[in-house]
Amino acid sequence: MPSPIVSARRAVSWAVVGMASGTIVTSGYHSVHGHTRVLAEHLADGARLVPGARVHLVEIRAEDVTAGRWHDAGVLALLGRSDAIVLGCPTLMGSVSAVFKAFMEAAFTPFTTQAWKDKLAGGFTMSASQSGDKLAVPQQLAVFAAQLGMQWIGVGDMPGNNWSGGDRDDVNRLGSWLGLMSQSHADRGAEDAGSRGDLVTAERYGERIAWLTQRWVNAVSYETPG
Ligand SMILES: Cc1cc2nc3c(=O)[nH]c(=O)nc-3n(C[C@H](O)[C@H](O)[C@H](O)COP(=O)(O)O)c2cc1C
Repeated sequence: MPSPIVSARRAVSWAVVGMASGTIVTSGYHSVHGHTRVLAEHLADGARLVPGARVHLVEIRAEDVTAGRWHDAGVLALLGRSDAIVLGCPTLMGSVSAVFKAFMEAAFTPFTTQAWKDKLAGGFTMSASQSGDKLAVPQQLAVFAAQLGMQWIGVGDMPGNNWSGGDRDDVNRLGSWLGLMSQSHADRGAEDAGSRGDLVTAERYGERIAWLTQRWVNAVSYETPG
């Protein structure tokens, strides 16, 4: 439950957003076995809490990669119309997944034209190990966003599960700020993706990105709740 202070702040912001035009927040994600998809869905749910935000979730699909090249004109057009782009994929061999890398390389055209310049950006990843070298993924995504001229948004939550009373269900239990990190047990299906805390962190990150997009595009007053 949000604190009364947060609720009050939201009520004020809602009034302002009512006068502002909408924003488009799109998350493009790749998932092999569905765990990353669950994270993406919770992130989108959080973004949808923000009035005026039209939220799209698009899957970057292996079927759209031919001879190492990804192409989906519809997805690229949607990203071109978006105010914020949130990028996500599983950590595979300590890196972004191959399919997602093919998608990133397909952004060479908006790179050359800088058509995505000053959109907002964020990123997330899922892996099996607690670390699993997954920091490499938000680093790769943030560099990608920088090359495209986008402005990167990190996670705004303090770390959880870093003290004797900590718990797997804590918010930001993996203590990641560059991007959202989650972990799923390797022997469990997508129905057990992440932890409760990871999914809440995804919702909070999605909401933060959508609010900051309102602030960026419509000059709506917003501060991330503490
Ligand atoms: C080829 C391969 C490489 C992987 N590499 C890593 C890794 O480097 N670090 C890690 O923690 N997990 C690794 N994993 C585990 C996946 O990140 C994990 O299963 C994740 O939940 C998959 O997400 P998805 O269901 O969205 O595809 C790897 C899995 C596969 C199949």
